[in-house]
Amino acid sequence: MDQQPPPFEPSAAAASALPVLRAVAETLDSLGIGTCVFDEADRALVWNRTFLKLFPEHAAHIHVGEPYQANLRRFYQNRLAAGELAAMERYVADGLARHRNQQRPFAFEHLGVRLWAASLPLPKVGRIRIWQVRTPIAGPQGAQILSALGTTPIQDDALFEHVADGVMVTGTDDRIDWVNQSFVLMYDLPDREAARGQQFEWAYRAAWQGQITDGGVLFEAGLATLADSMGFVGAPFELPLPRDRWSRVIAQRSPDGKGYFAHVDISALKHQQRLLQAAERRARESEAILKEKSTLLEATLQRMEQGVLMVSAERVVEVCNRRARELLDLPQELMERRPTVDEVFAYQEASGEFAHTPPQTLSLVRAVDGLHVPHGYDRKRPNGRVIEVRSVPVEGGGMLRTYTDITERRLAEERIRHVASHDGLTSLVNREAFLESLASTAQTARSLGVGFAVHFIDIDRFKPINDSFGHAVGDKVLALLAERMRRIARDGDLVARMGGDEFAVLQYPVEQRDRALGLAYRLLEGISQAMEIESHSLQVGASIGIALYPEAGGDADTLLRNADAAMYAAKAAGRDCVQVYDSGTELDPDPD
Ligand SMILES: Nc1nc2c(ncn2[C@@H]2O[C@H](COP(=O)(O)OP(=O)(O)OP(=O)(O)O)[C@@H](O)[C@H]2O)c(=O)[nH]1
Repeated sequence: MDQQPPPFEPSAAAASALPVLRAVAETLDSLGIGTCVFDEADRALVWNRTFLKLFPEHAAHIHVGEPYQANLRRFYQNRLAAGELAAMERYVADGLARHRNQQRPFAFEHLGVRLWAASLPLPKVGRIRIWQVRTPIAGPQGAQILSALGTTPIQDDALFEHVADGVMVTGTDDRIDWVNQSFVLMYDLPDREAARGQQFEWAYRAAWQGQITDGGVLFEAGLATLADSMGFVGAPFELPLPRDRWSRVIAQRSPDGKGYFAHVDISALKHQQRLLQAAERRARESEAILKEKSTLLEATLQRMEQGVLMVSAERVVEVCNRRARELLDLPQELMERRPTVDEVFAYQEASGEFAHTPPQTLSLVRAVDGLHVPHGYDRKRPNGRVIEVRSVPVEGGGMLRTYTDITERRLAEERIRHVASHDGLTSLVNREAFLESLASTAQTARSLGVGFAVHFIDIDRFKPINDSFGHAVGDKVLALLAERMRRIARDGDLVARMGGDEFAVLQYPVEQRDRALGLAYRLLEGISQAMEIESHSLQVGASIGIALYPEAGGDADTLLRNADAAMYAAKAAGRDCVQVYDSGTELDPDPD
């Protein structure tokens, strides 16, 4: 360190920092970085050799405690032209103010060398200033300083050579003066010499030489961009290159008319942009599809023949289509304000919706956890229509409920059941249905301890009617006889056609045997009445066998078999009479 004897005592804090500051100054020296530390009163404390090499005017002058103003005066003494020297004190005052407030690094030129300077406050000490050579400027003084620093001047070209981007320098005639190796690679040039003296368009064309694969669309687009953009200095433009590469060209012109062009490889960026665009397009498409689907769904929901109700996990009715409102007579105002399922239920209860719903079904519908359990039931509405209600829980909570009007289906089912259990000619129940009723009646009678009677009726002398007047007349006779028997039997009695000209009556209850005989004779009498069919005056008779429960049997088959046997006994006894099973005697036609 080249120090003058100190005329002053540094502050205690500055004094204690001195060893560290000297070490720092020494260290920076070894990196070729000049430094000078000032105390809080802007007096020189520590500096290094590089500082003196960069600012040789201070050598042999600067000393510890020297005010920064003295330093500045020497600096300006060398820099200012003779005419400017009068304003030197102003420069010094400005310089001092800057020194105290500088926060950011700045560049300036001194003795032919471009320097980077930084000035930072040192708490409790003062301020440190450091300088580093930036770009050397040719000139004898600069060369001297650089040689004193032991630094070799760096050539502009060599600097650019290490840049990954392509660099192109053009002359005032817009022709290429110099390009770096990255430029040569980017545009597939044979070497950098080939580019010298050419216009950039030549390099661009060279890049595409023998590489056009898409009919030249990209190449032509690139040429057009080039023609448009080369005139605008500073506006970056993008050029497509073969093999899916792209370069972004950024131009800068110096006042002397030279052009400096950076060619940045943006292929990866473009690739990412394309992926992003494709993803955006796909997202837009799926959004459109989703929208279309939900519109379709909405339209379908509204047009459906089935009522649909969707309830959220929070028990709010989120969806109630038009058909559901119609089927259940739900007011639109109620459903539009997104009621809870409980509010809807309360409305329905108040309006008598569940008047025909069995209590156990209703309690299931009402159950709080009704949303979590799949269930279904058929609801007969106050207006007589039958609605099939089906509920299924949906994932994530809530429930989907459908309402189907099954009134017609129910009627059809009933018709089918009727056809299956009734005789088409007489509309009486058929043999199978009669046997079923007989079996259940036997069961009921057993549990209640009551009696009943089975009458088996075979028409006498029916065949000759068929033979003489034809089947159609025979049919009409059978239908008329059935009608007569139905009228004679009481409402609770069941009259059946067992097949051919055989009929049966289930008489329930029968407390006394005479009640059974009474009905049998009334039937016999009714059957025997003359009839007028298609202008024919006809008459038949009947043989009737009676089986009494429980005497003649405890089950349907036995009772029917025994009634049949009694009927045969009546037939054998000469027809037109009644036989009670096991009685063995013909009964008085008029017991009363
Ligand atoms: N028209 C018509 N005839 C039937 C039908 N089913 C059976 N028959 C006829 O009814 C007759 C029954 O025979 P029977 O009971 O032996 O005839 P019947 O003359 O009554 O004889 P008896 O009982 O001994 O007096 C047969 O001729 C059958 O063809 C039907 O649905 N319509």
